[in-house]
Order: sequence, then C-alpha cells, then structure tokens
Amino acid sequence: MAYRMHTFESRTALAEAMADRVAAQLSAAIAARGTASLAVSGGSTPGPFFETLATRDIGWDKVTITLVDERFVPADHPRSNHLLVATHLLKSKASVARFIPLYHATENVEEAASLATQETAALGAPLDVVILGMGLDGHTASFFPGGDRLEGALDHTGPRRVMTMKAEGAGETRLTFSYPTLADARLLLLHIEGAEKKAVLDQAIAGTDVHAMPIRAILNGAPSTPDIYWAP
Ligand SMILES: O=C(O)[C@H](O)[C@@H](O)[C@H](O)[C@H](O)COP(=O)(O)O
Repeated sequence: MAYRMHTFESRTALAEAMADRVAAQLSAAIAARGTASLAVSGGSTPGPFFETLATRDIGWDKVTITLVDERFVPADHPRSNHLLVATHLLKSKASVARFIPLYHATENVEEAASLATQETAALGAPLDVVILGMGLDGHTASFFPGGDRLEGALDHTGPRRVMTMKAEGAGETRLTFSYPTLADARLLLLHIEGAEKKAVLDQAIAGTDVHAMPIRAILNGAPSTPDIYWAP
C-alpha cells in the first residue's frame, strides 16, 4: 500500500488544510498550463470542504470542475452530485469556474456515459486534482463491490472514459470515471471523516482483494500516491 496520511483535530481544520492544498495545486496548474481541472466526489462528506474551497482566491475562471461520479438523476434531483456542487462549490470566488456534468437527459444511461466521455475528454490527461470519497463498503467513485462493470472500471490498462455502473449498494444507476482517469491525477486525494470510515480504511489497508473493497485499487498500485485526509 502506498499513501500519505494526514490526520486533523477537527473537520474544520481538515477543510481549511485541504482547501489550501487543492487551491495551491490548481494555481500551479494554471501557472504551468493556463488551465486547471478538478474532479470531485459527491455524497454527504464534501459539502463543508466545498464551501471552504469556494472562498479561495485563485484563477477560478481558468478552472474546469467535473464529477468523479454521478447518480443517473437530473441536476434538480436531491440525490444529484451536480446539485451538491452547484449548491456548495460553484459559489463565492469559485462561481466563475466552468462545470462539466456527467448526467445527460438521454434515452438511456449508456448514451449519457458516451456524451460525458466525449465532453470530459477536453480536460486532457492527467487531471490536475481528483478528490475521492469512500463508502462504508469500501467503494470509491462508483466502484462498488458487486458492481456489474467493476472489472472494466478497475482495469488499469483500460480506456479513460465515463462508464455506467449498477450495484446493489449504489441506489440509482451510476455514471463514473474509470480507474485510469482517476488514478494518475497530479494530486490524488481521499477525503474521509469519522471513526467508522477510519475503521473501514484500516480494514482496506489490511487486505488485498480489490473486488471486495475497491478503494484498495487506489491505495495499492495507483500511478499517483494518494493523500488521505481524515478527521474524527
Ligand atoms: O456519488 C457518490 O456517492 C460519491 O461519489 C461516492 O463515491 C462517495 O464518495 C462515497 O459514497 C462516500 O459518500 P459519503 O460522503 O456520503 O459517505
């Protein structure tokens, strides 16, 4: 396993430190290449961090934000990760950032995945910053244990794409970047909070079966060494 652990006294301290780290990486990308790319996860954890990041004074007009994964629901649906980002991140100084959604109101989810693959290809590779979360089942992005396309999603030599994923623990059908797009980010972060998530992380570190706990594919063998940010 290769990772760097960053532990904080409080979730506020974590949000401030991670916002500084992400802002610095985005600014460095803009200085080096004129633009920056940021892919974020959804769920219940990142909201306060998004609010903090949105206050950072960087060249947000040169930043494109997208999602690590998305539920196949429209942007006005309460389970939408696009809605989460629009509410908590595309505001304040970050309101001028460009956003590329993964969801498209297409006939079927495969068409939406194909459109999202085309639209996000413009971000180039590697992405500058990828922020992952982790579920209590050890999933990350939409790499769920038992996912119908988990094998293809985790293929280190597979195409950089947005693909569909169905799994018992996922709720709606998902749209998710594949492993190659996420795992070689210039800055690869895993943001988890609480004692339960720490126990799941420890369990993931103690084992090797990536199908049982897909987060292991990030902790072990990712081209980029992930920085884990954790607070109780
Ligand atoms: O769409 C999603 O749900 C996320 O992208 C997903 O991968 C998330 O990071 C984990 O499920 C953790 O979610 P919580 O922060 O809600 O625990």
